[in-house]
Amino acid sequence: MKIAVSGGGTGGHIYPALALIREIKKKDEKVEFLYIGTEKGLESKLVPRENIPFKSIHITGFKRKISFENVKTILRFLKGVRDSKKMLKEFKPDVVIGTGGYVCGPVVYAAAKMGIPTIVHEQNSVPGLTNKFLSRYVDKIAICFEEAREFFPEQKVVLTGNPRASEVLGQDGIKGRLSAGLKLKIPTVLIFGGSRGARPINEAVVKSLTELSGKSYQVLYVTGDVHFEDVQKEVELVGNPENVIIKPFIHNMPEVLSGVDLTVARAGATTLAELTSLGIPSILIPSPYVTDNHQEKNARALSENGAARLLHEKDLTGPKLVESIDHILGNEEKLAHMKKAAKKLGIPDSAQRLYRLMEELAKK
Ligand SMILES: CC(=O)N[C@H]1[C@@H](OP(=O)(O)OP(=O)(O)OC[C@H]2O[C@@H](n3ccc(=O)[nH]c3=O)[C@H](O)[C@@H]2O)O[C@H](CO)[C@@H](O)[C@@H]1O
Repeated sequence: MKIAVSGGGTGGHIYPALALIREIKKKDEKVEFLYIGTEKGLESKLVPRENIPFKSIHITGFKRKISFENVKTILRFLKGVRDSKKMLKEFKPDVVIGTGGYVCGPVVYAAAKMGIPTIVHEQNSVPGLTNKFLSRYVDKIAICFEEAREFFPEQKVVLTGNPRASEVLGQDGIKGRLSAGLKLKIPTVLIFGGSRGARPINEAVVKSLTELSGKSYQVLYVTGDVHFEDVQKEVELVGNPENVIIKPFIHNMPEVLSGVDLTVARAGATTLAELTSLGIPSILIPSPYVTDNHQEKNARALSENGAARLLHEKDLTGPKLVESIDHILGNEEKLAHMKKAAKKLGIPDSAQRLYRLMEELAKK
């Protein structure tokens, strides 16, 4: 079988695609892949590193208000469709899957117009512009939250979950802790703001460093690559407590996540799939800057089921952050309850579900 994959921009759209590819490779090493992304997106770095053939098209996202830029975007879209058609004609895939981000638009649209079976994977509880547009043309729409169903034609929707949920399972949490320089025997909190880090979370953490020192737990705090230097400068002024380890980015997140007791994070859909699959309690600070406030809706799917505590960015301060962590870690019963509730929401066989769907479509 030959599979073309497209998805990009941020980690939340790329990691599910990579997890799916890895899972399929494990099952059948004869399957061939072509990944179509953009040069600008994180995918141009992450995909070739995995030895997956990578080709790029040039495309930008639509602005949500009337703007001349959108005329240019339409022209780029049409060129993207033409370029994608060429790539697909040459590669001859049996199925094409888009995992989100605007690069999928022209690729999946071109495939559907060529009569190739197509799937889009929607990670969020509220779909983005590209997937809403593509939903008219594709054969199947794989969703991760039941809440997303109502936005798409019912007969096309299949609940598969996010392939990262499968990938994070069965990892060695001890190895994860050691690789990050963490101690083995004390409770551990991981703080990170999505694949690129989040300035408001960084500001709150820096303000809470003094209070965090001397706590009976340790903290692994991931700033995001682009924020690391700025955070370092501020940390130098207040001092870095012994029980707080600061990193710019974590490359072995599945292992590291397997070794933590509580997570403080944004509410990106892929992060949430990982947390629920592993049954990790969380404090979620949804980004208010995303389309249709989808992160808050993602977060509510967890908080309303007891798997997470919601903390709005407008209420986020250093003391509030520490108080929220203490509140959960200081109550073993609560922690155990949240763990169970998180695990109940996970879809651990998600990669397998998605692959099955692709095989069925390819056969047709
Ligand atoms: C600002 C924005 O538009 N964010 C969107 C983006 O988030 P973003 O790209 O931040 O994606 P997610 O939070 O969903 O996933 C982040 C991924 O990066 C990994 N990771 C993160 C930090 C790190 O140091 N190492 C690492 O490997 C996480 O384990 C996870 O696999 O895509 C998500 C999935 O569609 C959306 O729900 C988010 O709203």
